[in-house]
Amino acid sequence: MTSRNLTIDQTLQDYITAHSGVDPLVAELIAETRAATGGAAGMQISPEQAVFTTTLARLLGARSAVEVGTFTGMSALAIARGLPEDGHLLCCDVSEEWTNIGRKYWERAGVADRIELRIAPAAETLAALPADATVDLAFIDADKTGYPTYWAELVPRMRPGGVILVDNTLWSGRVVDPADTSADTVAIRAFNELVTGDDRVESVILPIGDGLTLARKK
Ligand SMILES: C[S@@+](CC[C@H](N)C(=O)[O-])C[C@H]1O[C@@H](n2cnc3c(N)ncnc32)[C@H](O)[C@@H]1O
Repeated sequence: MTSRNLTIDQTLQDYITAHSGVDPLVAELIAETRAATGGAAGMQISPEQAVFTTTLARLLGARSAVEVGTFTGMSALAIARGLPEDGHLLCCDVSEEWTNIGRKYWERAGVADRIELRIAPAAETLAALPADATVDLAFIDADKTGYPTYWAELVPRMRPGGVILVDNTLWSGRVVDPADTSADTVAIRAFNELVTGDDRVESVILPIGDGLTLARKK
């Protein structure tokens, strides 16, 4: 198949970010994350992924959301901003230190009361959720080898028409490098096959950020 996607160099990337409605609070969170976490800051979703996620939450009319992998709170901020005042976002992470950075920004954005953070392995938190299919929007962005478990817990809990977003599904392009057999790359490849073969959803990999899978529950 002929490619109809652009190769995004840094200049074009900067242009995209500059034209994607990224606000100063997000820019501040990015700067604080870089200062406080160093190289780990690369784990943050991209600013335009954040804007996309907020918009998607609004388009879905989402009231109930679940996030797996919160880090310093950027994707949680994006989801919560797309929820109504009485909406609820359950965030799963294992780091108090990193998520404490995010809490300040959730407060400043006026969305902290929509966010419930559970510090525990996400597999445990998800398994303990009610089994009913009521989640409107989910976001998976934690340890890559855990993705199949998070998927298995979340798909049955999504309402029909609900959407699961999954970050890093292109893994800097390493998914198509046969020489890369690292555990994370192998896990992402297997996860992408799992999603493609799952008849409960319709899905697409969007080449935004590090690759963002959008899967809609049928
Ligand atoms: C890629 S970062 C998430 C980035 C975040 N979505 C953002 O927008 O900044 C991955 C996060 O997953 C968390 N994590 C790793 N293993 C986990 C597990 N088993 N359960 C819950 N969280 C986990 C890490 O502590 C880290 O904060």
